[in-house]
Amino acid sequence: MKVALTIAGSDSCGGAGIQADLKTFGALGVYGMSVITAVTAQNSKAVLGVREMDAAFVREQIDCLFEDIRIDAVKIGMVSNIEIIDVIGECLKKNRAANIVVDPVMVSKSGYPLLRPEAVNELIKVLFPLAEVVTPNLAEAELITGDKIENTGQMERAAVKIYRLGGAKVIVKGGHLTEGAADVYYDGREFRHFKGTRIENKNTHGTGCTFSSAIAAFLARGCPLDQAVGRAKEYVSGAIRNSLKLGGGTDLINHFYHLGQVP
Ligand SMILES: Nc1ncnc2c1ncn2[C@@H]1O[C@H](COP(=O)(O)OP(=O)(O)OP(=O)(O)O)[C@@H](O)[C@H]1O
Ligand SMILES: Cc1ncc(CO)c(N)n1
Repeated sequence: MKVALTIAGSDSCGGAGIQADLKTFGALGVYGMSVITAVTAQNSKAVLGVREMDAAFVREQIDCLFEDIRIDAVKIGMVSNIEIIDVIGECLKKNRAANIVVDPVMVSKSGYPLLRPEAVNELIKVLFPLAEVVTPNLAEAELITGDKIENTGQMERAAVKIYRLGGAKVIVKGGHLTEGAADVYYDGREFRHFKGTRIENKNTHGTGCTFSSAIAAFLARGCPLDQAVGRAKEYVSGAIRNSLKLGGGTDLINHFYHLGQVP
């Protein structure tokens, strides 16, 4: 069986973060493992608090896995601070990790910071060069490039700028902008536009985490990156369409709708 590892934060309500990643890996037939960088107290309405893990213990978590198990892909989500970023960078290099997907998580949907502001440059400098692909949403792409993004042309320009920062391929996610929820992909030579159907009236929590971990799962299964992106987009669309209104805030993404009702 193929194996994927997520290095990310815990979301107590199970919509985003580590929990979304492990559900995605399982639903896509890949064995999932996790390294936790931070624990959030979070529900469908808000993030109420964050406790960061000690960076040395993040190292211990990563090293013990690579020492024991072959890992086919790695997804990186919330990394929180400079020390944790540096440890992740060192460990992935030392262990020659491949198929790395970096989701540069910065702020939660409810507006709570998940990355310390002083760590943004470190994330770009240390983790982007190790990545096969980076998957910023519009707000993250704006923060990384310093440019406003309001249309597809500006998404393309941002993708080129981000590609040049570390040589990783780029997907700028347009879920919040365009009617077709189109994402712009740039591989250093050409663009591709991954169109979906924008699902209206859904404000879903965990879409970005699910998308990036689905890409990692398909890479682990041996798909070429452009196919992995297309299939991940289909997967996240189904999970948004079937998302669940369990609390008083956002819908929560649903990975297992196709399994039907448990008797
Ligand atoms: N309403 C929607 N309908 C269809 N696709 C969507 C919708 N919202 C987002 N997507 C798609 O979901 C994927 C994740 O993108 P999104 O921009 O939501 O990530 P994000 O902002 O990082 O999410 P989060 O911070 O909640 O984890 C992209 O492929 C995007 O196009
Ligand atoms: C732990 C965690 N990671 C990522 C996100 C992205 O929205 C979130 N809300 N929580």
